[in-house]
Amino acid sequence: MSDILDRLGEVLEQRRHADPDSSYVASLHAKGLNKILEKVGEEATETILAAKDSAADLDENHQAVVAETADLWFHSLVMLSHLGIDHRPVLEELARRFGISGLDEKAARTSE
Ligand SMILES: N=c1c2ncn([C@@H]3O[C@H](COP(=O)(O)OP(=O)(O)OP(=O)(O)O)[C@@H](O)[C@H]3O)c2ncn1[C@@H]1O[C@H](COP(=O)(O)O)[C@@H](O)[C@H]1O
Repeated sequence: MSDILDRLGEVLEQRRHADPDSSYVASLHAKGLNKILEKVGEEATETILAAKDSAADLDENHQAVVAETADLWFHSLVMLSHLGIDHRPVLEELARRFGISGLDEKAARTSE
């Protein structure tokens, strides 16, 4: 499953110069960065609302929050692609942080 990001990354790269009439991703690129950022914001809001429903047991199977998080991640990948940024540095950044306590990292930052 983890290679889906790499496979999706390849498709997104191809879509940067594809026909907007035949590709949703290409249509986002054609509309520009502001439209892509609007979608990221919209999907973030929808994720928050779905998470609230899940927490209130209104969505027992968490289907909506899973689907909305996928929409948010997908549109974030389109944003990176539009800026010419590969998704792999993001994965590398998460790998670099792996095992470093957020509390320790914050304490090191504030003592600088
Ligand atoms: N993973 C996704 C994916 N997730 C969500 N979406 C689309 O994202 C859109 C967002 O949903 P909304 O309800 O907000 O959309 P909407 O109301 O139609 O959009 P707006 O009019 O508000 O812009 C929907 O059209 C979804 O189909 C995706 N579209 C594409 N992909 C992947 O990207 C690949 C390339 O897609 P195309 O560029 O369309 O070929 C696909 O093969 C998939 O792997």
